[in-house]
Amino acid sequence: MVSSSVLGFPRIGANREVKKAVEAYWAGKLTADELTKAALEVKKTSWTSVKSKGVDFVPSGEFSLYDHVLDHSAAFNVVPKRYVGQGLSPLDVYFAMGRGRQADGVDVPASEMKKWFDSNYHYVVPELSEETDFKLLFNKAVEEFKEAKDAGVTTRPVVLGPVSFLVLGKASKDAKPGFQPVSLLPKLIPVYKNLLGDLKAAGAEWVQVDEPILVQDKSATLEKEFTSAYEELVPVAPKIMLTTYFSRLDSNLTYVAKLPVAGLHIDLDRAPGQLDEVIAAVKPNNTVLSLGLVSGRNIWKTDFEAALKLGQKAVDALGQDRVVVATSSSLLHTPVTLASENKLTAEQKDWFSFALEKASEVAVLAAALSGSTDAAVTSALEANKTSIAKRREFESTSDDSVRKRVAAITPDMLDRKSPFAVRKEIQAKHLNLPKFPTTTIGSFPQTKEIRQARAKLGKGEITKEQYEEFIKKEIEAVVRFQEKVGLDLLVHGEPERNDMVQYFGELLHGFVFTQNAWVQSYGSRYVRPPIIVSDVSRSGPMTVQWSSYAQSLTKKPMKGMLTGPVTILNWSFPRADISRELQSKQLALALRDEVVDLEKGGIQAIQVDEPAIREGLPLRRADWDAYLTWAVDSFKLATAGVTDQLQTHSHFCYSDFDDIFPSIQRLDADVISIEASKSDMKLLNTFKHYGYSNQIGPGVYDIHSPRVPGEQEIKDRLKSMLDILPDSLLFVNPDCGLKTRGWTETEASLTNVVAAARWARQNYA
Ligand code: MET
Ligand SMILES: [Zn+2]
Repeated sequence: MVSSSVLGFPRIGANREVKKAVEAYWAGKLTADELTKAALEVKKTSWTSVKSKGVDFVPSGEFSLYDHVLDHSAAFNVVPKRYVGQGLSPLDVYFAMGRGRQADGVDVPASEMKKWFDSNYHYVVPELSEETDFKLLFNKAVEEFKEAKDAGVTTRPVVLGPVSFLVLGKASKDAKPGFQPVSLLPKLIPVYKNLLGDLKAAGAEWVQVDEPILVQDKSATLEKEFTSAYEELVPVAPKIMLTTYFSRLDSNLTYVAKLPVAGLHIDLDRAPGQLDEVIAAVKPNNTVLSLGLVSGRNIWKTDFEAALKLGQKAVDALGQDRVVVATSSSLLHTPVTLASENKLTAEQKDWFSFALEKASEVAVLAAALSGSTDAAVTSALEANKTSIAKRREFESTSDDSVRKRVAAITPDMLDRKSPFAVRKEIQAKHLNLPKFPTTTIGSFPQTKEIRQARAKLGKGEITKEQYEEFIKKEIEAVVRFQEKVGLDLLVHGEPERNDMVQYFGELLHGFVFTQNAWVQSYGSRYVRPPIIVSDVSRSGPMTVQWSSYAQSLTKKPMKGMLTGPVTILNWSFPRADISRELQSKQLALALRDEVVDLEKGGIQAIQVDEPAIREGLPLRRADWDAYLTWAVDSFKLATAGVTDQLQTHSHFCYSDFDDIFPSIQRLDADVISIEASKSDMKLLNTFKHYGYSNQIGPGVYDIHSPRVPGEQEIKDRLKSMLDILPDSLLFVNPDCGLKTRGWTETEASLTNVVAAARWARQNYA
């Protein structure tokens, strides 16, 4: 029989119970025991509901109160010194590592967070050094295996593999130069032996060991590490399902197929092309092959016919007992259930499949591949056929005008009329900005009042006119504030935006919004990505009224503010029937019209934010060029429709941009602003290495904390920038938008920014 499995379930609860409980605990409104109980309820619901769908391998142990990588660090005693000896309980140390802690005389910053592969999920980076003293402080995998058993569900526990754990980590500050975290593998293996041995003793038959770094180029050199690790672990562990996801094994397959593990999982959603090779490689070893046929990264119903074709191939080659149908990755990246959506139309609901529905899908596919003639299975297959046919029909009724417009894009549409050097002169005359112009990244504090007004509008408690009046007052206050502080290039403050992607999605054709489709981004922060369902177009100006109004209030130049095509795409659930490139170009054309309209509306500088351009980068370097080409082209398409005198800006934050910096140069924005103060020297080295010829504003202070940067500190940052960048190119601005900040600290901080810029004008004349 072919069996079915889910690699991981969302840990947030269908009604965001975990967020609520965790935040209540932080606020002192819930005890640790109560938090544990609330978490257990969510876990039990997940186990029993996944099982009730007929799934054979139900995951456990992947639940987390904050982050699963942090769970491993805490369990392995990978706790940086700054969190130790502060009198905190283990649970509070755990949360302090995740989010920092500033209370009762304890003041420790959070650990670094990084994006989990190419997803929008962030993990807490383990800090490692020669001194790291691995110990198994507790065994969460065993505890949750037992909890699930008590709840009547026998699970397949999930553990992050030792090699990925180390490679995802970083050298701590006290590590010796050149220290490589993966060198700690021999010290870490005994801990994994304990962990996995205990699981076996507790009665686990299988364990899922995730080694996602096997889909990245850097693992090509890790054959020795993988081989020695798994040769040691296999004899003491339950049967190991070695799990890879998000891309393909490529050349690693040669050594992975030789590891003595009992099963191998591959992602056939992202990398269906690897199936034949993998089948051939595992065939002689008796390895069970787990096929990731149901996407863990998207929300579309699985096309059963296509999935069964792939599945049948594996069954024909290996036999039913050696095949598992699985989700491609953990379902952590999908919302919990469609059952919570009351506002989608019946037609729309029929297109989608969230985590719980995906659990059913793997069960049905496995049954079908086992040759089941069960009436429930047959009717599920029939129903899927109908749904997919309807969806295809909807897709084929595409918006021809949009498709034609994309097909008619010509290379000249991507370029500004004149090169930067010419534009710079024209813009200087036109905008008349001083040297070291000061500006901000767009948003100003999103106060309670703003959120309340938006909520009231949503509930119909105020009219659209009343809401717009309110927003206008906010804009006016933001303009007056900037004039008072003395900034040079102003913004309207974005008070009308609930979110930088959702706002545009709601105004564009082609998007659908959910009520409850939350997905964890990090810790207790969840996002609700819009879903792109059809061709994207603009029905009319989206931001012009606000920007023009703001400009009408002041003599200083006003910067228009848009979210870029690649960021809108990367922070939405994209369509699966057409390429991301095509969707990005459709978005770009819609934004191009907006940019042109803004210029017509009297705006002289426009910023198109692309903070998410880095995270869409494919995991395999061989795929980078293709992505970067269309991503850069999309930005250029969106911004190049204006005259030379319009100054285009773009903004980047949240990631390391080092390795894609040449592409950022190719965007040919007149000015870029980039988060820099958190990693000062690193970014400056990048400029040194690649050079940069357009104008640039490396952030002069971190906006993620309420701390006010001193004037001297900002001057120091400017000085180190000026060591590397020509003074004629430098803009002065914060790291990112100020929406999460309060007014008091914003005023103090920006006052210091303006003072530092004035100082620079005097000293670098
Ligand atoms: C995550 S980047 C945010 C840019 C946006 N313009 C803002 O200021 O909030
Ligand atoms: Zn930003």
